[in-house]
Amino acid sequence: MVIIDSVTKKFGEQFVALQDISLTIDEGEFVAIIGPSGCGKTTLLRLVADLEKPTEGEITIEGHAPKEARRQHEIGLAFQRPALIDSRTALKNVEFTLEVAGLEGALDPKALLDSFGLGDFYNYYPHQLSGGMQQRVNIACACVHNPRLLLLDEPFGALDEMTRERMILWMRDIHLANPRTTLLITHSIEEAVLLADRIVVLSAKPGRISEIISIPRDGEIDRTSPTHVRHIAEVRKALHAVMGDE
Ligand SMILES: Nc1ncnc2c1ncn2[C@@H]1O[C@H](COP(=O)(O)OP(=O)(O)OP(=O)(O)O)[C@@H](O)[C@H]1O
Repeated sequence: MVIIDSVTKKFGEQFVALQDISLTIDEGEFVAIIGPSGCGKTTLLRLVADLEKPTEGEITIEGHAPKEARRQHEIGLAFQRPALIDSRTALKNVEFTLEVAGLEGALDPKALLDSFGLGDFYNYYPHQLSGGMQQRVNIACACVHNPRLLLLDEPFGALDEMTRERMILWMRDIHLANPRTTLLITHSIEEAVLLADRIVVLSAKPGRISEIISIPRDGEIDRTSPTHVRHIAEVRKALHAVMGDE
């Protein structure tokens, strides 16, 4: 469980990037954060990841401060741009992540790559992999130490539309197979609706929680179903509202 309790983040004396954010993410829950550019989405993720410190308020991950959670390998982090080493194969990249964490031998990178549909690509170098495959290896690097919390900052943002669609469905299957607590930053309404149990809509300047929309999971994905279309419309409306369009 992640508890974000009354968190405010200022940059300098004047600029309030996030104001009074309170959010609890349950064990195994998938939460997406969406909002206008500059509303503080990445800052929020960086606070949870211990890459920034809150100015006020507190964050705990499984009862630990982010720094301690990181030390205990409870956090996995993946950004839009895969952070892969070009001179290492897919497998060596994942193994290297374990090495850096001091966990080599403790977990099985091959089994993880297999479960990510990359069993035939262990020995491929990043440049030999498609963009979607590179991002899957990147997310494998984020997951290989079996963190309790996965933080994803626009992981599919740089992919073409068809690859992105496939990756969303892949991510959904991965999450259903192993429901890890996940916080996803995205600009895509559909990505949020297809993946998240709850969607947090942030307003900008300062970033505040404007609305939280629950998306009940009912099994099959059908983009033409009235329920799906209604959820898309609901999130779009919430976004327009924070952008001052209505
Ligand atoms: N280290 C920093 N120093 C000063 N200002 C910062 C810093 N990091 C972020 N900001 C500012 O805080 C605000 C929120 O930035 P952040 O990157 O979190 O927004 P975002 O919602 O993720 O944006 P985008 O959707 O465009 O990626 C922005 O105005 C940004 O310029």
